[in-house]
Amino acid sequence: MNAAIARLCHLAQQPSRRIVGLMSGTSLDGLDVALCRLTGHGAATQLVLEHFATVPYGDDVRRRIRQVFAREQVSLEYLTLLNPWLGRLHAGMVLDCLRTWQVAPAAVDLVASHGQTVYHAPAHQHSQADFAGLNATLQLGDGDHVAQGTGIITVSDFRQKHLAAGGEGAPLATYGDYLLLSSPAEARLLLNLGGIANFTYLPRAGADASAAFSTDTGPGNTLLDAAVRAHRPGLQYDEGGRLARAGRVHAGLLGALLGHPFFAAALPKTTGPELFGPAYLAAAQAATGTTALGLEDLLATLVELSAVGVARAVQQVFGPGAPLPAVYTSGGGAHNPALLGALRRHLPGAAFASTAALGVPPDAKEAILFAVLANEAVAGQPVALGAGRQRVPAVTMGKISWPG
Ligand SMILES: Nc1ncnc2c1ncn2[C@@H]1O[C@H](COP(=O)(O)OP(=O)(O)OP(=O)(O)O)[C@@H](O)[C@H]1O
Ligand SMILES: CC(=O)N[C@H]1[C@@H]2OC[C@@H](O2)[C@@H](O)[C@@H]1O[C@H](C)C(=O)O
Repeated sequence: MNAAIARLCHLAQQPSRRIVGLMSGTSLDGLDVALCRLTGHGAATQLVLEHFATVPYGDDVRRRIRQVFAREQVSLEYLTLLNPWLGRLHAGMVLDCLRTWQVAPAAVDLVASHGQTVYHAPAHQHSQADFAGLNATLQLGDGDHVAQGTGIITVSDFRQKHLAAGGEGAPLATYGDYLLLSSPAEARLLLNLGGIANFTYLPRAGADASAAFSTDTGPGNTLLDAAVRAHRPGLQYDEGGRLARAGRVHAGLLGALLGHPFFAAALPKTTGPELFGPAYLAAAQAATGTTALGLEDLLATLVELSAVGVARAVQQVFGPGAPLPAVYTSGGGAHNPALLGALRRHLPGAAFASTAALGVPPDAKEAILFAVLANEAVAGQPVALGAGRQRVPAVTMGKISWPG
């Protein structure tokens, strides 16, 4: 037997595993690295976050990813080269983190590597007639390169199984949130404010917990960040939402942006910067004569758009004006008071807290998710979620690469 397969069988039978979860999201701010100790699997999963860091991407890394990121037309040669390059980059970043934390690679059982999403193409969003009805998504940073570079067995490319089983390849948060954060005491909304905003609805753990599901709601920070970069070269985002808080919402532009059919589409749904990018904003600005709108007013309007996107999706679940479950926020947008303020206005009556209140640091949540998914891939069973909803397949996810 291949020694790596024997090691994998051994790992799967252990009471606990030490897993490094990796996520680099749509904001391209860096690689999130979460060293986790996972005990058990399935509903019995327990997680201790031993270490966490975001290894920032430098300008050169961002520049390379942006050569292909969310672009319909790219150099195929460039894309091909970026795939192993990112795998090696991520492997090096993992080794750097382990060195800093004084953890030997041999003391880690698995790396769980999401890779870098470069294109997300759910059927409702792409316009390729040859592939009408087909959902697809592409993550780069090949797992073999991560395994070879770290010397650690690597689980990667989680989204393809979800697609193969009828999903849109996202959001995968459903599975990890359900296993880690369901509570018999309360229903919960776990709201992640990344480049794209999404939430997981967790009914009170018990008879109906299988109704848990996740959905994207629209832009989170992606349009805000793009506007800041366009108007203030050198700045990556609106620190503390200061610029947005100095602006006023332009109702006409907001209305035009909200006119996109994505906001009324049935849940669950997914999206990305392929849709919510510069062309979408430019078209709405041209249609409303707001091309010259100042940065502060533009950001105030885009903050409102993100918040209304979340509120509309929440209303689709509970109905307008219905009592809402507790909302727990995570992702970089949870650090933006302008966005949080708008969310509180649009979800009146909801109690807001950070996922830190549940023991999950808000910046680490997505990297932790992939550690949980890798744990399930080697030791777990598919869990049936999303009862009565399409596109929430019961599967375990991830492909396994071993070094040597
Ligand atoms: N202090 C802050 N003030 C305002 N905004 C902030 C702050 N910190 C982070 N952000 C926002 O959060 C973004 C990064 O969020 P995050 O890392 O959650 O995104 P991501 O994981 O890349 O996205 P996704 O979840 O869509 O893949 C930044 O680009 C910025 O817009
Ligand atoms: C295709 C893709 O990478 N989607 C990401 C993105 O970032 C946020 C949102 O859009 C979410 O759908 C997803 O990531 C999280 C981790 C998820 O799958 O749950």
